[in-house]
Amino acid sequence: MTAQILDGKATAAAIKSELTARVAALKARGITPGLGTLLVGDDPGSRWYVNGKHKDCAEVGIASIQRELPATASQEDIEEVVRELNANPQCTGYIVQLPLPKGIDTNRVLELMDPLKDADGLHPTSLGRLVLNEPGPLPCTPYGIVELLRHHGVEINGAHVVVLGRGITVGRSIGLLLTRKSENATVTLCHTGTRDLSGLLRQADIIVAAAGVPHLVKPEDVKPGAAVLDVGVSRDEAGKIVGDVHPGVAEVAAWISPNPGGVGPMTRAQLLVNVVEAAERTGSAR
Ligand SMILES: Nc1nc2c(c(=O)[nH]1)N[C@@H](CN(C=O)c1ccc(C(=O)N[C@@H](CCC(=O)O)C(=O)O)cc1)CN2
Repeated sequence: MTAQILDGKATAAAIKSELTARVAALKARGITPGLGTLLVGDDPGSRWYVNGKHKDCAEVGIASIQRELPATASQEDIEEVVRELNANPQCTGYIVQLPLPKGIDTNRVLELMDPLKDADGLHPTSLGRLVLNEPGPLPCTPYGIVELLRHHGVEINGAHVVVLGRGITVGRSIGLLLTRKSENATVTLCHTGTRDLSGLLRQADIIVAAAGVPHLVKPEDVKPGAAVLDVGVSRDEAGKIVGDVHPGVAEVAAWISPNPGGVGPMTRAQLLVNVVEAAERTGSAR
């Protein structure tokens, strides 16, 4: 292995340590940030992610509000909890864990959320603010990727970033972040309809692989010296994570994010950043 590691665990720990001081400062002003979560169904992965979010909150001093519904919950059941969280003064920001069960209109649920309490940056208002370059919560995984690269001194300015996947939590929004003047990258978004994927990947200074296809990015697809971020979470028969990036890529790339231990912990840390920033914005408006 020749690539250097983009260490998400250590970077997330540094972010959390800084947030602990900011939460203490908010509390001294009488503001207690509180993260709400809504988990629908019994997917073990989603439950693990939600539990992790509350563990992180406890670590930095953010209060937790946990709501759960069975997999059989109706659209109306879910919307009722969303309305409750919108009205709950203890909940300063919240997330609806995705994906929601089949048959649920996810967009309608996201649209019903109070945009001032959107901790995930996935509300249409938050995404619109990102397009308009106005302050607001940023989608956690894209935000985490940018911070992970910055933390390790990987040049984003002027880089050609090739993104694999057009899902709501990563692919569709990361280009909006990376093409802001402050990041100044050029972004190519690839998906299952893209022709000559290998040719495009070989042009990339930075690859963000979020397609959910095991080992899709092979060593021969990567330009020597590139940075490669693996967001894919598939599982083998033993339940072990298999990312979108072939292990051999570590011999070609200059930087690689481990999986686990790369982008995942950064997603969690940036959620906390969104919660704290929202509480700080509310506090300064008082
Ligand atoms: N409402 C949301 N739903 C989902 C999001 C999101 O940002 N908002 N992203 C993913 C899941 N996710 C957070 O919710 C998430 C994924 C992975 C990790 C993580 O830390 N992973 C570990 C490995 C864990 C394992 O072994 O399974 C790692 O990479 O080290 C945290 C959060 C979809 N849904």
